[in-house]
Amino acid sequence: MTAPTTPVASTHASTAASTHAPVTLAAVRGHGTQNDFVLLDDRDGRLDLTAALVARLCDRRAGVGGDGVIRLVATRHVPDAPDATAGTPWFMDYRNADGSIAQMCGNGVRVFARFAQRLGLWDPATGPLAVGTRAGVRTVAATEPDVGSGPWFTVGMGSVTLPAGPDALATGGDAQVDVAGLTVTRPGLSVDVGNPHTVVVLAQEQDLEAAGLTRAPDVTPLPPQGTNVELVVPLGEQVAADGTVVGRLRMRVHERGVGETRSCGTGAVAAAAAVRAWGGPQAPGTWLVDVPGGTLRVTLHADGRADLAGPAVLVADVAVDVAALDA
Ligand SMILES: N[C@@H](CCC[C@H](N)C(=O)O)C(=O)O
Repeated sequence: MTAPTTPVASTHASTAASTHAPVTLAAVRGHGTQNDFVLLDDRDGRLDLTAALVARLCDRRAGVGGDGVIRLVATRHVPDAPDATAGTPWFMDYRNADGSIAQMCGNGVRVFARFAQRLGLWDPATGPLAVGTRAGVRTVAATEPDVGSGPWFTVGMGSVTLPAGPDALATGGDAQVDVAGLTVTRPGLSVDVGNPHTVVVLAQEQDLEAAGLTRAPDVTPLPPQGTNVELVVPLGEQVAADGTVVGRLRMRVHERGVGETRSCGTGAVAAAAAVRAWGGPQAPGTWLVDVPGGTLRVTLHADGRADLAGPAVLVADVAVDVAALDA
């Protein structure tokens, strides 16, 4: 990891109460299966993180570049933190690249844990890290050693809800989705993973490749808060080394507030839950989800909870010239 070459003003200097903007803002770049983030250490809650600042930080040509910003902040400094998170010291304040707030980020929360580890706020040897999010508390554990893409972390993602129920499964979904490049309108299934998703199953990989995700798919009816759209192709089942049957999916995603990204952790969970629901009781509980940026593993439990496993990597320290961003 590259050390900053210029003196870095801590985010602590960037107080809402301060009359002087900092010269620089210390940031870290990280990613989980190439879903990439700008991470900010604002543990004292002094940073005035406006939507405009988020959008400028995430700009890939004039900023640092990322699919979103993750602010690490003490939960007591987050006015809209859900009550359930009150007992968790650290909160992941997640923002999409357009500056909008999202409830949860499955890739981001692993990268958040790696960031907390690096800051000395979490030692994986002591047990899982409980992270406050706007979707509630999520737990992150370091579970697998480096197998080529860095160590893997497993997130307890909480409950996954298919609000549409069995009727929608029978008809293929509770929404209609039009995707550029695909000639036919497809059914989509709404899945709540703390944030909203609409999952569309495609029969063949050619359809996945033909889909145009430079603009958001048209979802009807569109949920009031918008939705993330996952296009998935089931690839069948395989037997893992321990003898268990594991399903495999290929997925592309258009994220609310961002556009097409190379991975989405909550989206992978939504996709696995939808495909399993369509597949019925015989469908596997564990799914490998191939995304353009790598592979994630989703485990669906009988009680409706899910676990998400994958890598989390920190790649750079950045001293952000805030005045230059504004320019
Ligand atoms: N990429 C994230 C999801 C980020 C939030 C999403 N765009 C939303 O608005 O809900 C993930 O890995 O889950």
